[in-house]
Amino acid sequence: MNAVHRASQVATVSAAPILRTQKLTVRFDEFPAVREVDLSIADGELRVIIGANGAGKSTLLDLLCGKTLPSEGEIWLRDRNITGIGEAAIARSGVGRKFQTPTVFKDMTVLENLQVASNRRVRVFQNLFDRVKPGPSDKEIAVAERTGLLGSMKRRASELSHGQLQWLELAMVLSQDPKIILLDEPAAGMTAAETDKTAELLLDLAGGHTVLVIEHDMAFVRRICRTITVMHQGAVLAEGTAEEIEHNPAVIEAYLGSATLSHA
Ligand SMILES: Nc1ncnc2c1ncn2[C@@H]1O[C@H](COP(=O)(O)OP(=O)(O)OP(=O)(O)O)[C@@H](O)[C@H]1O
Repeated sequence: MNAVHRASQVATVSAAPILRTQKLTVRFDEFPAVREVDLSIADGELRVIIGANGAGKSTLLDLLCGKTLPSEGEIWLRDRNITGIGEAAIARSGVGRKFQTPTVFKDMTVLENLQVASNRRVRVFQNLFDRVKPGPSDKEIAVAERTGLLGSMKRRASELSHGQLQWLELAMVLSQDPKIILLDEPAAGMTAAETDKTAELLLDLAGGHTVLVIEHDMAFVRRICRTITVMHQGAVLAEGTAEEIEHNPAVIEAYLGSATLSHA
């Protein structure tokens, strides 16, 4: 089944929002990078956020994962107000973030990286100096299988392709059992084949997880999601299907001169 078919068949999305923001705002020296954003993401949804450079997309994800504190507004995870509780507490609440640049340990194997991510860190560091190293747990095998890395468990991260490195980082996020996964341009710099696999992977994750993705590539966006949120100058400009967004006059106006939407 191809990704397009599967995008229209993600039926496990429930109506209740798992993540909500109310008038979420952050100012840097009076400059509003994110302005009064009201977001409502359903449990199991795969939502994509698009917008021109500087629209506030990354800053919004920084706010959601607690890396940046809001100046105003609130963030709710189901019925819990998580505004200002801190990055570690938000991560413990089930929000996982993958950045655009992978932060894997290049000298470690895929398995060792997964073990570091899944809180077997102390044992792993200890075992790096021992002859006998721990084998993969069932969970590590499952995560590696899901991300296409099962055959590469013993390879050093430095030997992986760009796409595999991105999947390894995603696998490391998955090892922490997040309810919500925040992804910054997951297919950036990938080959066409790697991009296809990433689209399949995100569609596979949605439903079981809630996935929020920043993406520039509209062809990729069309394949993976039903609802797109468009940001412009820190605020939400529009929300809707790819078709609705591409015909929205305000969106067309905001993108005028930008190749991103029209040429994708
Ligand atoms: N720590 C900061 N201090 C001051 N200004 C910031 C800071 N972080 C972001 N900004 C500004 O906020 C605005 C939004 O930036 P942000 O990185 O969120 O945009 P973006 O939509 O993710 O853009 P891109 O697609 O280029 O990554 C930009 O004008 C940026 O310069």
